[in-house]
Amino acid sequence: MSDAALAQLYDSLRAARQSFDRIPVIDVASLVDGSDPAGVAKEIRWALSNVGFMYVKNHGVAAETVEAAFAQTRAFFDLPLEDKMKLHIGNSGVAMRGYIEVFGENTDPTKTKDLKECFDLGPETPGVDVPFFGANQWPEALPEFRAAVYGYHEEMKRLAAILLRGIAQSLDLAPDFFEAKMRDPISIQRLLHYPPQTGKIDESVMGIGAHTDYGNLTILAQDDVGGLQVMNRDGAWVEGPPIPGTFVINIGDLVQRLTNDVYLANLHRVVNTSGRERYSIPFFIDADYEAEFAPLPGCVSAANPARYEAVTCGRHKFGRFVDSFPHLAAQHG
Ligand SMILES: O=C(O)CCC(=O)C(=O)O
Ligand SMILES: [Fe+2]
Repeated sequence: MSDAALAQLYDSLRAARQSFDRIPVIDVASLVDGSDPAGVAKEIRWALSNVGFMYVKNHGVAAETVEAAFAQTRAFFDLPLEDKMKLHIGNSGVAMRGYIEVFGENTDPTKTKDLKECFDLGPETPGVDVPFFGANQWPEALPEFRAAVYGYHEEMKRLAAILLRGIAQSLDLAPDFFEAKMRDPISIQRLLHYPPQTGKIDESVMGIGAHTDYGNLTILAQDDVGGLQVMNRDGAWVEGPPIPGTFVINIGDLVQRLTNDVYLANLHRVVNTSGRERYSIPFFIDADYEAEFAPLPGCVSAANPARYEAVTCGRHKFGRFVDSFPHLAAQHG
């Protein structure tokens, strides 16, 4: 497509934006097996320009891989607090790997304290002192943790590469548009535990406060408890209930910037009023630290001038982390 034709397509996607009352479910089998990537790309285009979120099914990740990661996630958060605190993220400098206690990271820091505990890991790059790279911290008490959780991270990287090809195609870009920015990409494998909340619930404390994700793409596995909510165009919170065998996919700020708001990094939050412990496993994948994200020429037109300056992936993302983590704000704020 020519730039002019692309600009027309993108302007029409913006103009046709609809509100939504559910998150679409997309069968990605023919993107995964390569039989009809264009058909899947079309569905992705609707989802990401209107909702910013989609479930994917028939994604090719084995149920056992997901179950093994959940089993280790539960076992980890069941460890005594003292043992978890020995692996605190504060030990790892700018690599930002390890445990974060309840209220230790707040995604909407001006409003909400997050009633969640986390464990973060990422690519094993010991000795590298660039934000988001370095060594992981592993719990000694759980001999199977590392293989299950790191294996899950590797599997998510594989799925993310497939989904990013589909997203590139949905924007009529070369299928390897994102891959070209991902020689050594930032990725974070997070494990989450949300204790249930009782009594009156307001924005001062909830599982995770309203936020957009910071990078390119998030692949979320959730257990059967529920509590994820996504904001629609009318400002109402729409539930993202658990659907067995699916992942919830959403895009982050960098793709919204890249597309000059054609695709949306939507606000979402978690409120766990189920009375049960909730566990979820989000995987975040971005691009190389120095990869630049500026609005695509095709996404800028007379009707829609550029809304964003160019940013590099790593600096944008690190800035958002400094805002959310008290231990980083003290050193880098
Ligand atoms: O746990 C969830 O369902 C969502 C988590 C989330 O939004 C995040 O970690 O960015
Ligand atoms: Fe999120």
